[in-house]
Amino acid sequence: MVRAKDKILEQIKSPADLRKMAPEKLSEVCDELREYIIDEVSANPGHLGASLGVVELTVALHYVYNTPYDLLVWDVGHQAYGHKILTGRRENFHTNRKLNGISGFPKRDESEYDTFGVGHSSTSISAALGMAIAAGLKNENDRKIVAVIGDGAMTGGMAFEALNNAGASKSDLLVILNDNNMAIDPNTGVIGQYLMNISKSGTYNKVKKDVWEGLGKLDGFGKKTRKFIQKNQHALKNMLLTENNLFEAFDFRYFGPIDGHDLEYLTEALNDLKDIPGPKLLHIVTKKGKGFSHAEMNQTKFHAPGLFDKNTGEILSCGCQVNKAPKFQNVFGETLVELAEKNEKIVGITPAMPTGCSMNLMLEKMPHRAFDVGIAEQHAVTFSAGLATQGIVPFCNIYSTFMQRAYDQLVHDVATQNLHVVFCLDRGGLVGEDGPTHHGVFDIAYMRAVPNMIVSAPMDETELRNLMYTAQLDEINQPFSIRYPRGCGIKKDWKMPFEKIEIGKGRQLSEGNDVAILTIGKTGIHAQMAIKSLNDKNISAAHYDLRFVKPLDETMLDEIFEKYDYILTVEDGVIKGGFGSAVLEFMAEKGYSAHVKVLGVPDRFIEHGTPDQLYKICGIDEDGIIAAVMKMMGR
Ligand SMILES: Cc1ncc(C[n+]2csc(CCOP(=O)(O)OP(=O)(O)O)c2C)c(N)n1
Ligand SMILES: CC(=O)[C@@H](O)[C@H](O)COP(=O)(O)O
Ligand SMILES: [Mg+2]
Repeated sequence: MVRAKDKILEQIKSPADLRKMAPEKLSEVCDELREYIIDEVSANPGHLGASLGVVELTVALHYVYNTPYDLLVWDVGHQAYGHKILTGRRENFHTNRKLNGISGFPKRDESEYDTFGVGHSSTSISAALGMAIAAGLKNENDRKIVAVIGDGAMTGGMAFEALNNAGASKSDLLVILNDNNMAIDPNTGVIGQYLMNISKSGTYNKVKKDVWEGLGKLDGFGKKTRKFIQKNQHALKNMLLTENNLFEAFDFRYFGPIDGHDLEYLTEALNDLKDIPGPKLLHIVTKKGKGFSHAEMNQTKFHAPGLFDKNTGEILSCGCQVNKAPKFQNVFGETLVELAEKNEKIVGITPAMPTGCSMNLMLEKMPHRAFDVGIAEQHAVTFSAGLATQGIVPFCNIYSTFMQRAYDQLVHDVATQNLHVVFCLDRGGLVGEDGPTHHGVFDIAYMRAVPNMIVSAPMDETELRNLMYTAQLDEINQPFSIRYPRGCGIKKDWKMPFEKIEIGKGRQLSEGNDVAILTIGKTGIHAQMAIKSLNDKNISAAHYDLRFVKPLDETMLDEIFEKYDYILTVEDGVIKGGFGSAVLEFMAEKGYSAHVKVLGVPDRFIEHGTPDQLYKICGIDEDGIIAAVMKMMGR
């Protein structure tokens, strides 16, 4: 899109153009960049607040560093819109997150400036350290490596594993800690408080001033003096500090905190830091949503607001809410509170997604029984395991894709000890515009591989509610997983009295003679639509919603294999090892023969697009089911 108001942005086809500009021009670049992001994201939804908060940092980094030779690694990548716009993707930015458009996250095959593919948090320091070590091995000693990580991502254990390794390695690496005191929701735990304390500490600020002023004067010194001061800077800091610095303890040189919106200071600091060897951390303080008052005031909502009116800040609700069907996450959130009111053993755990999964409802109502543990999926699972050993019933809600982080904890800490933890996997299936890093398509396969685990997926809101009710009953004494999709369901009247669901019991939703369609989860809705159309084509299809992938309803499957020659399975998860595989294994074990077709997510990564577009690509929408049945039956 060419816009008259992008006078300066127009001239920046790549960071090399930016670097030709006079320093005085940079604040204009920031203004235009900010406006561009707001304009575009208001019309084409995506992540907003994080990118607005790092506009100055983004400009300063590409100005000071020789990208793409120097390597910038963004953590999570939801803050990289400015980076994309400055690195040759401005004209394509209107395709952000759309099918065949650019990705909402840095992606290696999209641009040479995207050094590392991201989406999940807390990976940047590890990846950057790998790059720094590689640069050393390849004798590229002039290459600079910078990781940008948020205060939220810093709560992830992996970031600390990386600091530990990087400090010891003495590699030349700069970590920029972008501290806005927010994750999606307010950041939790002591790290946020610690960073706040440093920012306010008089001692630190004095040290900072002394060190920066010392460095500022270095230009005037000869090389020897410069080296001496740099070498002794660490000692100088230690001498002045009356308190320990966490990052210094990891053998990083700590600089900051500095105002991350002060462009001049930021560029100066980055330039200075280029000359300082070894692992170093620059702590910058920014405001999430900077420059758009609505986003500054309501940082959680404007993390990824959906469509909004850029003039009034009004967030326009999604279509399904207009139709009054609830989001699955809200069914979870409301039901959890209802159950917890009845069963005092229930607690809720979320790793930094209270608003995303609607556990904020329980956090508000029962703050002592709901825990936001930070971006710490592994900890969330083992913490739940610990609670379960003491007779507490934890509802541990983790997005399907982020649960991948905690697989060993699931196996080793929960399942081997057969602990009664209820896993609620939100965003199961194809999530849409966030793309391959976020699709929750592996959980059916990875959950069913784990002994002791009950694996279930509701087709609609009432089923979710009843599965949650069933999962917390005293008679359950093993781990229980319930996965459900992103977005809205179909039932306005979902809040029915609780009903227990028999474990491993499927349900037949429609009768038919020619073919049996077996579904799990939301794909049952697609099947119901397909069955109506198949009827019009004189194909009579029965529909079975299995509800459980493990244990499978073997009685129901016996009946199905005895009655039907044509059987179709449908799931919104990977076909390798998922629900269809379970049905095929059953068939082989029992010695049945039938034409079985497995529909699901094929064995490749599915890109971003709307969920409906992606269902079509995978052949698991209404049309895909119809086509598969017709083909199977030779019609
Ligand atoms: C492993 C993992 N868990 C959860 C998320 C969801 N998530 C995306 S951004 C975010 C908050 C990140 O906070 P921070 O790093 O401080 O960045 P900010 O948005 O404040 O710029 C969370 C929890 C994720 N991307 N990856
Ligand atoms: C970047 C990230 O991981 C989150 O912001 C994620 O995009 C949230 O997804 P939902 O919009 O489904 O909550
Ligand atoms: Mg933050």
